[in-house]
Amino acid sequence: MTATAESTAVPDLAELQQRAAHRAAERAGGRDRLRGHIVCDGLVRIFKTDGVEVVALQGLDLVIDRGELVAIVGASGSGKSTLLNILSGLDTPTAGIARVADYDLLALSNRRRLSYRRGVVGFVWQQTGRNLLPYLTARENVELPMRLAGRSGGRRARRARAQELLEMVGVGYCADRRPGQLSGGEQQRCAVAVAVANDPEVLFADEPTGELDEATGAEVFAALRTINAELGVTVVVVTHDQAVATQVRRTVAIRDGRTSSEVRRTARVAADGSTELVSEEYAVLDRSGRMQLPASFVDALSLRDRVRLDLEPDHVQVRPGDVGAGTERSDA
Ligand SMILES: Nc1ncnc2c1ncn2[C@@H]1O[C@H](COP(=O)(O)OP(=O)(O)OP(=O)(O)O)[C@@H](O)[C@H]1O
Repeated sequence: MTATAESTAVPDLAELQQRAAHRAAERAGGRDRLRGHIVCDGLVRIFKTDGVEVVALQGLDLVIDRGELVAIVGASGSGKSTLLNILSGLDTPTAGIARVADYDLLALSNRRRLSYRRGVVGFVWQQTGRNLLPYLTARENVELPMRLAGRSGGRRARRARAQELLEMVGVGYCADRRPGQLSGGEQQRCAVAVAVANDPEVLFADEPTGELDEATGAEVFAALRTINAELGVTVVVVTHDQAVATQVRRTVAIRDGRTSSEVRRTARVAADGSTELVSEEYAVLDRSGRMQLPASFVDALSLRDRVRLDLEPDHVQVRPGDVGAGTERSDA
């Protein structure tokens, strides 16, 4: 290329910015990747107490599409509550992108935060006492948020909707009972109805089955699946319980403040024509190409400090760094 051709080809700043944005979007997996209903990108939350910094979220990436039902699982201290507090508008991240339904959670004015918390998101908490008022019946509990929001249609319409929602989550028969007269599972299903009374776009549930046995917990998940399917609400369940993967189509695991792996369950038609659900586990690759190897892989090959990587036509090999080629290896 000649000097003249070079000088005429120099792009202006706007074009450079456009190209950079295009490349960043491509690196992130295409423009649509940052267009989810819930988007976290390089999300960081640092807590400072007595001069000590704790990095609770260290560049977490997560995209959840509108209408998905996703479980986020992680051990104690992995950053689940920190993430949920940010997504529910209770806490503000230190850096990165956190967006829900086009609300930028890093730059919310107090007024927008209030409208976000009142109108865009609904919550189900682990402690049943936090979800329901003890002196109201189940139906009155569901009617209350509608009354507070000044939902139009009058008392009769609110009552009918409350009954309909309770039926939808399978506890219509509890409508006239107070929380004290309900089992833990029934209370949590009522809590789901309360949380969606004002048509939120997203429902967050924090360990909603934490105080329940397995069978009752499964009923609460069934209620969440029904709400997700019938009302199209995006549902995000946060839990430490790995077994939850059997209850949802997509499970995202968090480790050390980052998304580390995902399990997706898909329906497949077996050889005999029956439909079976198949679980597949994926490691999550962040925008910079970083990923976490599953702890079991690291243990199995005693991987430490550094590993050897080799690019093959259709996969990447990961081998212990201290041995030569041809020894036992794991493929990533
Ligand atoms: N307000 C805070 N001040 C200081 N450190 C905090 C604060 N909140 C959380 N942390 C720290 O951040 C990290 C992540 O905590 P977080 O509560 O999000 O984890 P978690 O996965 O929800 O755990 P658990 O299941 O036990 O609730 C932990 O190391 C925790 O000690």
